[in-house]
Amino acid sequence: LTITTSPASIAGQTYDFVVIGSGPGGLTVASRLSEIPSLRVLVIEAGLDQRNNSLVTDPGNSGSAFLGPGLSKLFFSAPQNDIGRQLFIVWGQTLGGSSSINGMQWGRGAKEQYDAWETLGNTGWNWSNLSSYMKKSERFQRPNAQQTSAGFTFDASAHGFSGSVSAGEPNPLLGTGLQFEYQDTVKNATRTRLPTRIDFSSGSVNGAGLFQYAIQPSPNASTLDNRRTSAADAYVYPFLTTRPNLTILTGYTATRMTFTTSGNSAPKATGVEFIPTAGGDTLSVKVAKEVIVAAGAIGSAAFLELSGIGNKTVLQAAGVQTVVDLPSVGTNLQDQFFNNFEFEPASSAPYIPPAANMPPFVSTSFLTLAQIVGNSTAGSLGKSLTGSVESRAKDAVAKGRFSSVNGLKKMLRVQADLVVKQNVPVMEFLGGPASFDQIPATNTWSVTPTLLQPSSRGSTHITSSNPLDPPTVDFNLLSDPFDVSLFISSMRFARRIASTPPMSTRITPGGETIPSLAVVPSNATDAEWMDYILANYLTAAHPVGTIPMLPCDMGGAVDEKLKVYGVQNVRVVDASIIPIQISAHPQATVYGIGEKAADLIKADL
Ligand SMILES: Cc1cc2nc3c(=O)[nH]c(=O)nc-3n(C[C@H](O)[C@H](O)[C@H](O)COP(=O)(O)OP(=O)(O)OC[C@H]3O[C@@H](n4cnc5c(N)ncnc54)[C@H](O)[C@@H]3O)c2cc1C
Repeated sequence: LTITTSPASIAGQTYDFVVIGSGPGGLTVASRLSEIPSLRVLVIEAGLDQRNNSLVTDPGNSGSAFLGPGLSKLFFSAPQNDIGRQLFIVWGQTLGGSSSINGMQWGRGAKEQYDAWETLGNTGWNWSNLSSYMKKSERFQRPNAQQTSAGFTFDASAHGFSGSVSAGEPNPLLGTGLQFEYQDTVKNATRTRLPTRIDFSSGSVNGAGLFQYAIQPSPNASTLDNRRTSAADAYVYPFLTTRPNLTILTGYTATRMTFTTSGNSAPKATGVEFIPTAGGDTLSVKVAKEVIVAAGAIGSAAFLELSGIGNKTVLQAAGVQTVVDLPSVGTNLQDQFFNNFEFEPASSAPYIPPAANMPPFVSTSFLTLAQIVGNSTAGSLGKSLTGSVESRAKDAVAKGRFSSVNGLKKMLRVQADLVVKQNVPVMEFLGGPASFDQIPATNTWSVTPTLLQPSSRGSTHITSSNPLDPPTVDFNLLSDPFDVSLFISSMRFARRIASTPPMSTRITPGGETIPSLAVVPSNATDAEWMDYILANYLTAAHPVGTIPMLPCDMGGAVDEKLKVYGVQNVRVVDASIIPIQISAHPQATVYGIGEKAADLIKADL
């Protein structure tokens, strides 16, 4: 295996597979394809190999994404929500992609949500099948004696133990007593029989439990040598002295594919062009079999558009010649978003300072609509969610946020069923005796409501043919009335959590520091809450859906083999293909998509 910043021996060569981007999608599929010695595989990654950078390796730095130039790509969205606010857009621009800088949270969505992908027309994409691939990617670390005595439980049937991505809990596991208190608090606040200590990889995610992490636990608790597991740790570094057929070029940005067309057959990708990420001359390689686009949900849509695959009006405006008019590319964008509450600890509350090489001490909980708003409001909200599918679909398509009214109607109906009939969790309430974002580290208790499965749809498109110009990203979150009602109710519910025992006994009465009762009083109206939310919410940096896997006549951009419609030999293997958002942090799912894609490609060889 070669990892190099020098294109000298690469430019002009022919590779069977050229993979664009080295996140969980790209590296999983590249590594699995390179198991076949006769295949020559090239990965082109815009960022650099940062394997010795403690901002990557140290789990204590897992909130550092925003601090590290050279580690992440950072720019601003289009002005949002009619108030002109621009949101951060961030992804890991380094070997391993966002898995090298993310929060490391490890878990899967609700079973029913993956089954819904199949209901949408993607044969073979269901919980049973995809969870087997998610397990294949996983090397779950069984708890040691200290972790067991700290209360770490897990569902063995939910995990894989011999895969590539090491996952589990840090060693030692600290602060669990207070975290279990947080879980009990959420249970008390919902007034339901909410399960606690649940395993968020099990497909049954309604409940509260400890965060699990993509982590390599310290071999010896006294050294506190916990390390992040990135996609590079899992799928590249173990093969440094083997796999001569796998080459990774870092520091270069792929700018477009070139195609040939013969007769009536669909265009065929024959080459990939790339430039130094810092700017410079264009180089190219030839492609013998396929291009695999894995540049993340924003980067992959931009790369397809730069290559002439996308909505021809968008392409024309950007000065790019159309190869395939595929209008859904860059639409259907669904991120998750959150707002943070912080509380001053009571003087009697124990404080566990963040330790080096330790992720933050937080627990999480995933709640259904009824658990947050109560049965009767859930009934009326659910009714209007289901009843407004057609008008919402028409409105979003008219505004360019999807390409097919019928396709979006089906997606929104499926999403409404998941919320109303199947009771999948709609919100995450992360919290406990630490802030999720521990920089700067302070003694604080937090509750962070996060909307998991937006009904709102956004879009992302290139605006010029210059590959170094960032695309426009219009998240368009909180445009759907259901998302607005749900999020406002969830902000009120976060306060309810904080005023419920046992957490209420751990914080100073009236000690809410963010947003604070002075800024949002306890009797705030919906409009007052909304003003605060719009000025303060942040995206979770979990974008999906921009190159949706759906039947073509429903507005899909890739088929169930992840092949881009209208061209012969281009697949997309990353978070872009997820048609509807899941109730989870996405990386474990993207690793599963990479594993499944590798098998689909091998079967086609
Ligand atoms: C700050 C942050 C925190 C997160 N926290 C969590 C978490 O705790 N748990 C979780 O499950 N998920 C988390 N995520 C999300 C998760 O990391 C992503 O969903 C996942 O990494 C997506 O994988 P991917 O392969 O689709 O894309 P990415 O991981 O984004 O990888 C895409 C790669 O492509 C490269 N690239 C882009 N364009 C080009 C180009 N033109 N040429 C060459 N290379 C290119 C990028 O540099 C990048 O390396 C977080 C993400 C961020 C940004």
